[in-house]
Amino acid sequence: MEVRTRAPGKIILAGEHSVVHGSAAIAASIDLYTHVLFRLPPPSENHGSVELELKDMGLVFSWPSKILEEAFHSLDTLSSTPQSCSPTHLRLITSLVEEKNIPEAKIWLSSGVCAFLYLYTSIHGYKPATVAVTSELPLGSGLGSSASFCVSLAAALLALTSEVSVDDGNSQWLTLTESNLELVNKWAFEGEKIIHGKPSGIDNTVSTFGKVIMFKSGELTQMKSTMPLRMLITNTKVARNTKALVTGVSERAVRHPSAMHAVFTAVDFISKELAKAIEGPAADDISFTRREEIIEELMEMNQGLLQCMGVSHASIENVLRVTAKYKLTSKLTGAGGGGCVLTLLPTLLSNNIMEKVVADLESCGFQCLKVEVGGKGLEIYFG
Ligand SMILES: Nc1ncnc2c1ncn2[C@@H]1O[C@H](COP(=O)(O)OP(=O)(O)O)[C@@H](O)[C@H]1O
Ligand SMILES: C[C@@](O)(CCOP(=O)(O)O)CC(=O)O
Ligand SMILES: [Mg+2]
Repeated sequence: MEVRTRAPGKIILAGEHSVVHGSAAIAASIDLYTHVLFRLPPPSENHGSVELELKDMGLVFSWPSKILEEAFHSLDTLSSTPQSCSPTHLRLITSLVEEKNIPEAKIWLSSGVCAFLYLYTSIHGYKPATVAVTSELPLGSGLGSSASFCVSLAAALLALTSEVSVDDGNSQWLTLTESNLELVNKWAFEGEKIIHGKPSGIDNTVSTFGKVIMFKSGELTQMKSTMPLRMLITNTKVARNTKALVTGVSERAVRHPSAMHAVFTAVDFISKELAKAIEGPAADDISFTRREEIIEELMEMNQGLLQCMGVSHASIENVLRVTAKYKLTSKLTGAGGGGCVLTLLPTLLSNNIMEKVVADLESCGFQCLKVEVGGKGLEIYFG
């Protein structure tokens, strides 16, 4: 028996970091996915272990079911409702992951492997199975790979453990019903907590539900974009870690509470104004152009405030300088500190200019990604 799931990555148009402190933020799914294949072995092939294959990394981890059962025997790990990982559970998981001696160059994967063991033992218990993961997203670059990993994993585990219902559809890839999506989203948030420490929940929510969303204090509002949102994503390829960056901003907020409160409040207004520009009445090219100018100004203001939070980086500033030569506006997306930068591509931008910008950015060693914005969320396929 097997099931496949895929969950998209995301871009944050405005409000990263501030959203952790209660401000509004705007995010959209992108058409780059994490894929999970969850397979229960037939009795003849039962290897008696829980296996995690990280295909892109060339890594396989395996824990005999008996070892997991012994390690967790004092805890009631299985739970039908999403709950936070207790410190004892996390300690046990961490030592099971440490025993695997992940190579130093890939040690940043440990938090993802811990999140896997948490979701697995909480949703599916210790029964043997194989979980294979592949991702089209650059990992640790601000495009929400951690959230799409947790969403696709939670959905696959729930699909073969309990009954999930799907919306009718003609394609092989199906959408879960609203209540099942909510359940997956809550479990994915618990996985994100293990990877990020203190996530706002925006990444797992947009990965689960897709489209363009506004997110504030845990509440999702689906947005109706009435204009094309064309974005170029530039990956600076500078590695960074969301958990460390989120902690850094929180520490700055403790040192300068009033100043940082004002910064977070300003971002809240920026996100709300951006929402108005995106949802404004559909009209002709002239008014698209005007709305794009508003979005560009808001992106510029948001980037300035992200710099103020201490999460920009020389490589990000470099992308900003290159795109400014072509009168294009950019801002970092996700946690910053390197990672990815967004550039708005106005509707009237010629292909010729667009090709020049991409060539210029790539000559600096950056990688450009062209993506569709605001598409599907989590989907499932019963093979
Ligand atoms: N496909 C994957 N396989 C294993 N771990 C993953 C995968 N995708 C994400 N992760 C985990 O998420 C971490 C990256 O998350 P994060 O720092 O939040 O950056 P982002 O979410 O922007 O990609 C990785 O270090 C890893 O622990
Ligand atoms: C910085 C933050 O706003 C977004 C982090 O996104 P990413 O993990 O860098 O893709 C944190 C959060 O909202 O949980
Ligand atoms: Mg993340």
